[in-house]
Amino acid sequence: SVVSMGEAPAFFVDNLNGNFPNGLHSKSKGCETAIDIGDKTYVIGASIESACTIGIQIFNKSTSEWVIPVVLGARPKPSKGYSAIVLDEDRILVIKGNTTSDDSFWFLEVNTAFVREQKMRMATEVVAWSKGVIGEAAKPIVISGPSGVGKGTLISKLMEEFPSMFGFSVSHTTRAPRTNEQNGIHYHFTERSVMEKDIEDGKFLEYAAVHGNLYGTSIEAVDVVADKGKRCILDIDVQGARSVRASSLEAIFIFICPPSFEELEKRLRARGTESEEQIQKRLRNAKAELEQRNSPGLFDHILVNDNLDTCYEKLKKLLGLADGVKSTQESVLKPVDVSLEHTVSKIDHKILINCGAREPGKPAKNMFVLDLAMMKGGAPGRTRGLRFYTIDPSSNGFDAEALS
Ligand SMILES: Nc1ncnc2c1ncn2[C@@H]1O[C@H](COP(=O)(O)OP(=O)(O)OP(=O)(O)O)[C@@H](O)[C@H]1O
Ligand SMILES: Nc1nc2c(ncn2[C@@H]2O[C@H](COP(=O)(O)O)[C@@H](O)[C@H]2O)c(=O)[nH]1
Repeated sequence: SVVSMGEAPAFFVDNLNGNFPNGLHSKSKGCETAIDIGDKTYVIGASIESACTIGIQIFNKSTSEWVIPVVLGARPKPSKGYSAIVLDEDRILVIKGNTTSDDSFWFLEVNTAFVREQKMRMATEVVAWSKGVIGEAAKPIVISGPSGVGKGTLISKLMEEFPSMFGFSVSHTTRAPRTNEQNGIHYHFTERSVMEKDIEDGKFLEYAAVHGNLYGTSIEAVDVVADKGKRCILDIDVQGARSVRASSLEAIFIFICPPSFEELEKRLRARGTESEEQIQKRLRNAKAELEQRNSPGLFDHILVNDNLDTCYEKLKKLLGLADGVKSTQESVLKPVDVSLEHTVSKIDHKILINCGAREPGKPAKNMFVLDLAMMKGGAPGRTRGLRFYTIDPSSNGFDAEALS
């Protein structure tokens, strides 16, 4: 996104050498940072578990006890310096120094809804990491429809024609692999007990029992696609579509319909991947799925897959991929360096990061604003929607260069 010229507030620029009456002021303090929230002090960076992750210890001031919490989520690798700022009393923004902006912003959630739920479930102290990502991912596309209608075929065509634009959300399933299916590419083939535990641990965006097996979309499956700057495609059943609609993930929902029930049966049989018993089960379920295609507020579009090429063209059209459009990659963000020594100051939802003295005669590339106004998501997935731009203090705040 492009940030308008007026985005960098003159307020920051005027106060660069002064105090920040409305904000906290924190300096990166080496490899360990302590921060207070209520009667707890969170010590971040004391590596107690291993040298490859940032450790967390909590000192409870009211009981004078140290607690080592359960740490959930993808954890940042340690750095030589961090600074930390409390946001809304429920999470700590941890800025890693000595790294680039694509790995610098992390949120340690200490009292968000997700963490509170996990604390209750585990009856212990819990914190959760969520990686901060600059910019928003394009809305994922949910494709639903009865078994054998051609969802997979249409998705493969789209991914083949636009490989840099789309990425497939690899679901988990307890179903046995078909002969041509590869683990980690078509599905993550999983033991039921393992999948049930992961569901309980909050790792799934949605899951459902489909045709006698368990299927589900992990939060990670959607995040890894978005992290590559690609638009995620989910191939899930109608129950799953309903769950995603009720989740915080904004998506476009498309239902693929067969031209007739007889044609659906013909395709399912011609595919030759299911036993007669499975085919009968899938056809029974197809009736119920077809009935739900007009369920109010569920699907944004319904496409009939009669002739494959015609249906594919319609799909491309509704995704804004008119004929001749080549794979237009989202603008790729160039990461910038966040130095080891830096100071951070918070004013409302804006964090000013000052990475040290400007070199004479060179444009200022050392003073950044991290804008959290549009942030969304969070543990157990990423925190997205961060905006990041440089400001030039010598130009009265009217020179902001967007980095996101
Ligand atoms: N428009 C079409 N006309 C004729 N055959 C088609 C058409 N679209 C797909 N097929 C064929 O129908 C069969 C089922 O398609 P596909 O496997 O893509 O269905 P699906 O909706 O992904 O099924 P499932 O939900 O079981 O994974 C395949 O053999 C495919 O080649
Ligand atoms: N709710 C979910 N449904 C899913 C997921 N992954 C696939 N599916 C649906 O299951 C059926 C059967 O698939 P098959 O590969 O065994 O033929 C099909 O309708 C898929 O859309 C998922 O993660 N969640």
